[in-house]
Amino acid sequence: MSDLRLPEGVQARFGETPDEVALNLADAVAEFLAVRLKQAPRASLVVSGGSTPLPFFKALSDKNLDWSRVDVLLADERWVDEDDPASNARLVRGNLLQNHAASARFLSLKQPGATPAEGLGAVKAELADLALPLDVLVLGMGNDGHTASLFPDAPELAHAMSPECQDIVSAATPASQPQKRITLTWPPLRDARFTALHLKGEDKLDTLEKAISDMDRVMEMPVRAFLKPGLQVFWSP
Ligand SMILES: O=C1O[C@H](COP(=O)(O)O)[C@@H](O)[C@H](O)[C@H]1O
Repeated sequence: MSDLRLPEGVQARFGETPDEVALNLADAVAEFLAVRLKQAPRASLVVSGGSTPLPFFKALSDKNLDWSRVDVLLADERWVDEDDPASNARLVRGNLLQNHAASARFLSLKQPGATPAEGLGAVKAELADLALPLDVLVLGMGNDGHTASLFPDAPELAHAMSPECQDIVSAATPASQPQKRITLTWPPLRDARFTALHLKGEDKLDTLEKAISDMDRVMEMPVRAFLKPGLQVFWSP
């Protein structure tokens, strides 16, 4: 592991194995959700797709919470049907919305429409009664510095990353990606009450180090925007 210096106020929750870190993250998320469920009628949980979150999803699904009052959604989604192996919703349904968590309400970012731009209105309608600020946000990161589907090469990035963006979701059509995508935008992601960045592998640590080395160039590595006080970074080899 490199001698990584995180920005001030960013907390390292590093562990020896992916399972250990997944359990620690599940504990932290469940604890936060339990507090919010005492304070509010509903709580929200935003998760990410990809390969990293699988053991976290399984651990969290076993937590004994009043899941019937939890709204679960993705930070981003590929614009594919749920029977497509690339669907993040499929991953969440099969691994997180199980056991105790089976009674959570899932709000899908994939709605009818040939493209995310076409389906945007339907996605906004799906999220219309979601309470803001979001409670828990668990992000991942790609080695190009994207998080959610805030890709450096997405033509929609300036809109989605604008602090004044009025839309909760944006289409994302980066040339680097095989599928068109939909993503939550910067304002709702920025304002989440609890944010974790969940990473696995030395390559992700190298990417994080690169991001930290030049924090001003946010549009080149959008994950930089999230490296702010309060963030907890969960990492394992
Ligand atoms: O494309 C995506 O990748 C990242 C990271 O994925 P991983 O396989 O390296 O864990 C993920 O955070 C993002 O939500 C997803 O759409």
